[in-house]
Amino acid sequence: MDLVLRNARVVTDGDLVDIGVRNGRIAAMAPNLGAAASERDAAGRLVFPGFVDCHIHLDKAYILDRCTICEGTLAEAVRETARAKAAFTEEDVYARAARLVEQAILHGTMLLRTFVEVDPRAGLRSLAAIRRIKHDYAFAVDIEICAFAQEGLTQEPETENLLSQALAAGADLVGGCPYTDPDPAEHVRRIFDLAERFGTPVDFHADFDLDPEGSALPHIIAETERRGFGGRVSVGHATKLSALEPNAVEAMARRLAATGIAVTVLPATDLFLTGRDARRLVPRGVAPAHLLRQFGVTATIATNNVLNPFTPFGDASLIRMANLYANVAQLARDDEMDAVFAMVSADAARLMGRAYGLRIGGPADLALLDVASSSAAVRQIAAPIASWKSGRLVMERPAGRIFHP
Ligand SMILES: O=c1cc[nH]c(=O)[nH]1
Repeated sequence: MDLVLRNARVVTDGDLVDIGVRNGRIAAMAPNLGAAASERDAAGRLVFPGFVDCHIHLDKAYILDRCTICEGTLAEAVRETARAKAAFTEEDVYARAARLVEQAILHGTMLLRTFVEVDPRAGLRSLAAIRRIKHDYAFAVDIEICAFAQEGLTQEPETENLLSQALAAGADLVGGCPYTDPDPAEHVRRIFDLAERFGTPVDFHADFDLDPEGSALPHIIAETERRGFGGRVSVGHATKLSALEPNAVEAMARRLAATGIAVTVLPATDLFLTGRDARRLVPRGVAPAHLLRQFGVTATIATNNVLNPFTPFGDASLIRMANLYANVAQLARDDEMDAVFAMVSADAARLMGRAYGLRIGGPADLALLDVASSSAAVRQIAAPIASWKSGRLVMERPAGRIFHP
C-alpha cells in the first residue's frame, strides 16, 4: 500500500477500520492492514470523502473594498458588483479565485460548482481565469464551471451569445437568473435551450425575495418536464419557500421531488440580503432545506459568496454553513444534524450528478475531521485536520495549542 489511514471511523457508531490506498484508489478497508509506505492514525476520528460546495462564486469574491454597501439589498449587490466587474482583469479574477479555492481546500472541500458571470461587462475574462483555476487546482479539488447570466438575458442579447461561447469553450453547465430579467419565463426557456444545445445541466438562481407570489419555479418545473431534464436541474436560494404556508411548502416539495429538481440554500447570503424592510421580528429568509429533504428533494447547503456585497462575510467553510443552517432552522436531534452534514457532502454530490462515498476501487479522496461523528461535526463546526486527494496529502491543519503557565 502507498498509504494506510488507521483507525478511521467511516460510519457513525461503526467499528474502526484501516483504509489502504494504492495508486490513488482505495484498495482495502478492514482492521489491521499491513504496513504501508506512509501511515497516519485517525485515532477514531471521522473520515469521509470531503465536502462538496455546489454553489460558490469564485469570480466575484474579495471585492468588498471596491464596493459600497448602503442598503444591503439584492438590487444593490447586483448593481455594485456589476460596476466592479467591468474593471475585472483575468489576472485579478485568478488571484481572488485562487485565494478562495485555497480556503475551500483548507476547509476540506474536494468538489465544487462555481458560477462565472458571462456578460458584456465581464466578457469571457472571468471564465478564462476560472478555467485556469480549475486546471491549476485539480490536484486538490474538482471544479465544475457554470456559465452564469447574473444580470438577465432577454434585455441583453450579447449575453446569450457569450454564454454559448463559454459553453463551446468548455463551461460544464449553464446558469440563469430569472429575477434579474424583465421576462423571467423567456429567460428560463432560453437557458434551457442553451443547455439542450450543449447537452449540459442547468442551475438557476431563483425566487430571491420573501413574496410568496410570483415564483419562477412553476416555469422551471414545466420546462424540466417538457424537455425530460429531471435530475439535471437545480435552483439556488428559493427564499420564497421560506415565506410559504406549510401545506404550500409540502406541495412544492412534492412537485420538485417528482420532477427531479434539486434546491440549494445559501444561508449566509439569504440571511444577509432578505427581510431588509422589516424593522422588527426580521424574517430569516432561508428555505427549509431539511423539510424539502423529507419529501425526497435533493436539498443542499452551500457557500455562495465571500466578502462582496452579496455576503460581506465568509471563509468557504461548509461545516460552518451547515452549523449556521442547523441553528437558523432550529434543529437539535442527531438525525437532523446528520441530514445537514449530508447536505454539504453526499447530497451536494448527488446534485452535481457525481458518485460519492468510500468504496474499494473508488478514488482515495479522504478528509479527516476532528470529531467521531457527522452530527458532532455540525454541532461543533469541527475542523478538518487533513485531506488526501487521490491518496496524496493536499492539506493539513495543525491543532491549536495552549501554553499553560
Ligand atoms: O443573484 C444573486 C443572488 C445571490 N448571490 C449571487 O451571487 N447572485
